[in-house]
Amino acid sequence: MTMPRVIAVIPAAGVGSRMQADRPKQYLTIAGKTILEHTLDALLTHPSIHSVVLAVSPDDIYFSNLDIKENKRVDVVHGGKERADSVLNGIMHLQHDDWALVHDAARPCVSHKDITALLSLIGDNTVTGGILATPVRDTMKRAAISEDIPHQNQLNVISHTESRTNLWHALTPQLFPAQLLREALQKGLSDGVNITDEASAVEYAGYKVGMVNGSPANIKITHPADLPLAEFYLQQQLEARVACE
Ligand SMILES: Nc1ccn([C@@H]2O[C@H](COP(=O)(O)OP(=O)(O)OP(=O)(O)O)[C@@H](O)[C@H]2O)c(=O)n1
Ligand SMILES: C[C@](O)(CO)[C@H](O)COP(=O)(O)O
Repeated sequence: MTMPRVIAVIPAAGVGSRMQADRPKQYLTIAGKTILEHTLDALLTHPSIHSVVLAVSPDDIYFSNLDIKENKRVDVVHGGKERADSVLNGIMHLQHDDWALVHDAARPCVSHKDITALLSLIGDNTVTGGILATPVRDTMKRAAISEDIPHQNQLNVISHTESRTNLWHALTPQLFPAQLLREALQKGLSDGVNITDEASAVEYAGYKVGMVNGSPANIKITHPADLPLAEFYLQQQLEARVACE
């Protein structure tokens, strides 16, 4: 089977409100580089990734300061109101037969091992693409009070304990045929479905989506407490790479 082109689509147009920093979190520096540069490096150095389409905010004033803006394998598009809009804008730049590997800019710790494992789904006819995911490890509680973003130190009351059997955290990258994902996102968005990841759109479109067990170190940097943890994982990866040289 000839391998199709795999284009990484990176949504990087968020404001990072939960990080409460002086700039969008993808432009915070850890382990010597911005989070975005770490993420782009991880994808651009993977041998099976052809190029990157990067979605940045129309108001972005930070990307132009990065050397990576000169990289000919990085195409820049404008992001949209929600993450799904940014991803859709990015996919518009892919060719019909491409596969889209969608990966959050806020996940710099992704490993080549996990990317390679996910890419193996391209030849798997039992599913239509798939995602990296990691099994839930904590007991999961449903709060009685519905709160989108729980405030710290607020007292919530437990409604009940959710079963964690077959419960996974969806990670990224998420890998799908570009045309199929484009149509699934357009349908989900136009039907008003809450699309928080690519798989939710592809599931809504009726396809069977694979889940590949990925490293829990592939964290999404969201809150300030995530920064030292991500830095630790990145330093670990660097030391492992140096040891192999
Ligand atoms: N309109 C948006 C919103 C988010 N993202 C990107 O989607 C990824 C995951 O989103 P999230 O972690 O929620 O980032 P933010 O939306 O920036 O964070 P917050 O929700 O705290 O504002 C991030 O790389 C973010 O830059 C995007 O490209 N376009
Ligand atoms: C795509 C994702 O990272 C999978 O867990 C997650 O849904 C992104 O959510 P966010 O609220 O946009 O960070």
